[in-house]
Amino acid sequence: MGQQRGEVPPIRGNVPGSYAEGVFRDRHPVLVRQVRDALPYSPDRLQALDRLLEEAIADKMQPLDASAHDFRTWLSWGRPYLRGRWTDAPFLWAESYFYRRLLEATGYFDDGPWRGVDPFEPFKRAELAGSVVDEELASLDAVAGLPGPEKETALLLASLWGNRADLTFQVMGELGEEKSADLVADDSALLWSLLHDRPPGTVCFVADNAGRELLPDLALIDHLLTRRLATEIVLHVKPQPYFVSDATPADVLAALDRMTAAPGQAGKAGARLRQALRSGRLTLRTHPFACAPLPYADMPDSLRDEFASAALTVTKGDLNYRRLVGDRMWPTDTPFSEVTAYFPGPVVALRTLKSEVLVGVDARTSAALDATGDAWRTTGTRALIQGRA
Ligand SMILES: O=P(O)(O)OC[C@@]1(O)O[C@H](CO)[C@@H](O)[C@@H]1O
Repeated sequence: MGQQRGEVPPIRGNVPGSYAEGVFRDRHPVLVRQVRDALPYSPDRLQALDRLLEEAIADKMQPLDASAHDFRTWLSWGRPYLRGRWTDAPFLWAESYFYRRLLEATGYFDDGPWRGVDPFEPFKRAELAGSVVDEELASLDAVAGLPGPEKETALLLASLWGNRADLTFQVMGELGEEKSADLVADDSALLWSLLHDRPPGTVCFVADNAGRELLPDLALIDHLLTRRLATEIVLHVKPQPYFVSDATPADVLAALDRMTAAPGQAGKAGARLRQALRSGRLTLRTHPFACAPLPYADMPDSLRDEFASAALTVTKGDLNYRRLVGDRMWPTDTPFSEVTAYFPGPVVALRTLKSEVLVGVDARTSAALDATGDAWRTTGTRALIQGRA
């Protein structure tokens, strides 16, 4: 057995020059200002957002208000970190707490006019309405005409690279247009073998972002259902707004509306998916643990049982990858199977690299990529498909 989880330190933002440091120092203040400006919040909400902005800039965390419904839960999760520096807490924990505090500042859980108002909805709506989406949906017409294996590759890569459409990145204008087609790891053969070479069962699809990532995810899901590669698909989305663009049930409905209204194959796929929701072949799931500041290794039995009963679990995106492998300073050649040995069923991660954690890549490959001088681990220009049967 390799290094135990406890021996490998968690990634924190208190390493000068680290990606995590930049998230707290640069990204979060920008994000609070963008949220503040995106909706006509009342003076009390604006003052709360300004206080959060001051906290972010001062790198000093405050606890949730004692009246918060989940005050004790967050106290149990974060007693050692609260009132400390954002950058001294584990990156995964602190970033998740930041988004919980952002919802507190906007009044998302409070009685009053802002209850349930997604602070990121203006960003999500703008992305979904964009003409780029028209083009991406139209591309399904070409995909539909491809031979089986090529079609599956096209659908899988569209879902994988859809993860680059991440509003936390676009906030900083960090996404370039040109994307490398190189994967640093490619277990796609394992994914298709798990789907084609075994009797169909339930597939848990743990979604990430709404909009331009969710649309290709839904196209892939439609394919799995249409080809009967899954008897049922459980689409896990977030119970509340999270990490700017993480998908909620409302975002799934908005994406389905966008698909169904489109001409050609996209419209047909949208109609099939709506019918699949009605028939129960496609189910939305919003487990509370989806927004917990913890790795999946700490998941509750209720979620563990769901993944254990699935023929395959697919996780999308960088944050889910961090939670799946543990957001730690792993040597990159740490085997994916080793750090996911706790996971109770076959699992495949589809991820564009947008933070520093990485496993399952041999030292020579990562050294060669480091030698390029590119920030290949954190700019979304590289991706991976990593799985374990
Ligand atoms: O899970 P996603 O959407 O692929 O990526 C989310 C994410 O990359 O955005 C943060 C930066 O704000 C990262 O720390 C985090 O992992």
